[in-house]
Amino acid sequence: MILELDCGNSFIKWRVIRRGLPVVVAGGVVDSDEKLVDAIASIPGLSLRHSRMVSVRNEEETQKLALAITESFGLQTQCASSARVLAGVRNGYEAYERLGLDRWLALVGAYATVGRSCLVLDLGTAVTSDFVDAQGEHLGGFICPGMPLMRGQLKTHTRRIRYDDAAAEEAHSSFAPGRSTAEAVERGCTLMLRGFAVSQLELAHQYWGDDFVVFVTGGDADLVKDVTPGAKLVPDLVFVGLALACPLL
Ligand SMILES: Nc1ncnc2c1ncn2[C@@H]1O[C@H](COP(=O)(O)OP(=O)(O)OP(=O)(O)O)[C@@H](O)[C@H]1O
Ligand SMILES: CC(C)(CO)[C@@H](O)C(=O)NCCC(=O)O
Ligand SMILES: [K+]
Repeated sequence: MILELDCGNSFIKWRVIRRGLPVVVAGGVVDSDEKLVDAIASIPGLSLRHSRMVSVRNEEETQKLALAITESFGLQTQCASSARVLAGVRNGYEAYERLGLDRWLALVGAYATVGRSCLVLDLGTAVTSDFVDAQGEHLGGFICPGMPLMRGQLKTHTRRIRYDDAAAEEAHSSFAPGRSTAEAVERGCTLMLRGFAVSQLELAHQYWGDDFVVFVTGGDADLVKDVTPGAKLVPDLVFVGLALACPLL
């Protein structure tokens, strides 16, 4: 079995797959190295043989997590690294090593899946979009704040924007103008994300007409699903790219 880790800015997504089979044996989302180790250790019957990881954290934090995996499970973790070209895709950044590895693996995974022009939207702590054409040229993309950052900035820089998680969740029942702070902020920020998604679709139409595939991933993918009809909702897109970046030796 293979342990796969996607170490984002706020959360660590993990899963265990069977070698050679597209079968997910276990998986989850945690917010610390310790909870990751506990979560994996609590699953009975795992026989981990390999470990691979993509991380957008700094080198020190990434190595600390790899060390925790070695100490707890006796596994060396293969870490994805930047590349100019992978699986038929050419990185569009001038300084290719600066492109976030989560973006890189998601767009490589998307293109490898369909072999056609792709728009990849990833809605996490940050929201990103990336454009890959039918020849596998990455044209670049955009980065903007995601829901957690938009909410956080409003709370940090105002005195009176305060509400609890329960109110936040209830606010998502409609897009009517908010009649409470929670509704006003949650719906306002969601509408910003949806507007961004629509603008990305428009750009893709300008480039490629109707001949492209939209992939949506990340913890907040659901917030844009009804403005991206026909999009492929692929929560584990980064892992598709990770398998290409870190094939088993
Ligand atoms: N099971 C879950 N656990 C944690 N967050 C979740 C979950 N489901 C949805 N979310 C939402 O997903 C968002 C975080 O997205 P995601 O986990 O893709 O990104 P991240 O790891 O924080 O950051 P990055 O963008 O660097 O990957 C949060 O807004 C959170 O509300
Ligand atoms: C944009 C994020 C934070 C999204 O997770 C990540 O891909 C990242 O840290 N990227 C580095 C900057 C860049 O991609 O240009
Ligand atoms: K991500």
